[in-house]
Amino acid sequence: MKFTKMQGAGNDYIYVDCTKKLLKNPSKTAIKVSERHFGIGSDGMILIKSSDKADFFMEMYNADGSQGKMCGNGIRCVGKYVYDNKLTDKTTVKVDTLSGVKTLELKLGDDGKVESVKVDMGAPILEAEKVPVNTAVLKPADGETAVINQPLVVDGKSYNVTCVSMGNPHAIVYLDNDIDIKKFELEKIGPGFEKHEAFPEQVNTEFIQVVDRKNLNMRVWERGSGETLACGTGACASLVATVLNGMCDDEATLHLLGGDLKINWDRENNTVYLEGPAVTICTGEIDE
Ligand SMILES: N[C@H](CCC[C@H](N)C(=O)O)C(=O)O
Repeated sequence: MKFTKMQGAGNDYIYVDCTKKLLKNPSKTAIKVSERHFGIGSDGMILIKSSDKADFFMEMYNADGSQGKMCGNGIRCVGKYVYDNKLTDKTTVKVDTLSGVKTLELKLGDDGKVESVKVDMGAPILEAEKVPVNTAVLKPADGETAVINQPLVVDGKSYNVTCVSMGNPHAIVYLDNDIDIKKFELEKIGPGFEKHEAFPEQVNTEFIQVVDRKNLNMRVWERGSGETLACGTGACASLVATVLNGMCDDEATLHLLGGDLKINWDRENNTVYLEGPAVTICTGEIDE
């Protein structure tokens, strides 16, 4: 199986062109290739497939073999892959996903290859039941339909969470500014959120520090992959959550361990834009 390893703000995936040939067992292959010591090493695997609804279809798997419905860093790299490998000559590319068709604007570097991509990520989903949240466990405030800054006990400690879907579920938690976010023991807290009974489909959890109204620091524990250096859908969900909590403007830069992502929530059209890098690391072959 030929593959290309790529990363978007340090969120790395193994990309496979499946426009001509499908994989036999993609979930099993995703686990194998994601292994950092016995495989290639990645946060998961992304298949690029043909589509009758858009230019391409993106099928995404986390490192544990579970299928994700949308991947913001991954879809930017899909845009780079299809252009740089001449599967398309368009610089506006539509990619279908399990969370609908997304439109990509490809931005070329001096070498004529894709350097960064702006993605129309669509509307945020706020209604608790659609995130989804188990409202018997974690309910919106009286009169609200969204979970905004509500208490949730995780491993015996209470956190205020805000829940947003960008086609996949996110819980956003705010850290005090006196905490060094880089030293925050995410590996001890993330799993408790990921598999919490409040989230029937599990959840991606973002920990946010508000620097000012245009800059947010973020770390993330992803459903199915653990800590990643960046999460595109998570950055979008975090911007939306922070606006809803009155703590940032509609456009801000999310600073992650793997790099920066620019997010804009166009309130008039109720659509979120994600802009960030897309980088090819290497190509190779591996037994499926
Ligand atoms: N772990 C996520 C999928 C990958 C999302 C993330 N890597 C991104 O860039 O959006 C999920 O299971 O919903």
